[in-house]
Amino acid sequence: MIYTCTLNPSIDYVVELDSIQLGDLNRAKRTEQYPGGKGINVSRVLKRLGVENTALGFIGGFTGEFIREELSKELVHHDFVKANGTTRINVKLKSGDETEINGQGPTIETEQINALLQKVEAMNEGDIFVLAGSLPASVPADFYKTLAAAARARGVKIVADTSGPALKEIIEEKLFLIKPNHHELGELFETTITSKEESIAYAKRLVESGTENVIVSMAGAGALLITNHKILYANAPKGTVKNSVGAGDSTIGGFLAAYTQGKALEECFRYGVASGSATAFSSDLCTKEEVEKLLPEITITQV
Ligand SMILES: Nc1ncnc2c1ncn2[C@@H]1O[C@H](COP(=O)(O)OP(=O)(O)OP(=O)(O)O)[C@@H](O)[C@H]1O
Ligand SMILES: O=P(O)(O)OC[C@@]1(O)O[C@H](CO)[C@@H](O)[C@@H]1O
Repeated sequence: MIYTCTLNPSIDYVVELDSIQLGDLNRAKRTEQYPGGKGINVSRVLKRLGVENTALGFIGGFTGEFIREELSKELVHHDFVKANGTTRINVKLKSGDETEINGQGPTIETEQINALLQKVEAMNEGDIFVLAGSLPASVPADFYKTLAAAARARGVKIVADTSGPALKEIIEEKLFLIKPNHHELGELFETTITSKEESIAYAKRLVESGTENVIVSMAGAGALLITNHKILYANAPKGTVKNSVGAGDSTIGGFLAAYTQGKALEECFRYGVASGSATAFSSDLCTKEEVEKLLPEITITQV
């Protein structure tokens, strides 16, 4: 079973406008709301690509109810721990540029933290556990590491997609996959990455310290996959970007979908990049049809 974990889910409230004037009344052309948070996006993409999985995390209030209902409608399994407060609403403004305002999220109590740990302790060898997104302020900074260590002790493969201090903590666990974008990879090593060569050099350091697969995504400039044996580059297909929210999560969803279907590493990478780009080119997350249409446009080259 694949489990995803979103410690701080969200409703993504997408507001499309021609332009925004700060300090003025602005009227939206279109608004949408989606269940959000990085792990939840991975779960939705996996399901769309035909892979059963369970979404875990903390959820509360009327916003949490909305997320549960939407996931149930899409037949995505979920087993959230109930938070006392209200799950956040993240505002995604689209006015030519994309501007995001992410909320803080509810306070998580010790018994809720323990309840989530118990779910991890019930995982089995061969399961995959995806830890994705930011940590609510009330959760200890090393909580991802605690969850990853508990899962790894049970023979579970760990996938991480986070940034800042949480990423620094979790890479100490031997991870199956991480997918930083090149900015996040730079931040991890307290530097600025400006080239493919630099991305490769820093990703290699992660592989040397025990991470099995590192995907460095570079938005429209493609992506790199670095392992102990291979360095691969994939171009990103060309298209009109409608929504980059969830593109990185879709890369992980696509990669894991292909991996669990027994595909070779190169194909998993191709599937990941196609899924990321298919999401970037649509208003919601990618569908299977959109992903498969892009596959022939992606060339994987050995670096
Ligand atoms: N402009 C683009 N054109 C084509 N594909 C894109 C574009 N932007 C993103 N993608 C696709 O999405 C993948 C992930 O994008 P990106 O590198 O921006 O990750 P990210 O920063 O984690 O994304 P996000 O945080 O927006 O979900 C890329 O590898 C690529 O496949
Ligand atoms: O605040 P975090 O947890 O870092 O990111 C949350 C978020 O921006 O990430 C997803 C896209 O990757 C969105 O669905 C969600 O709103």
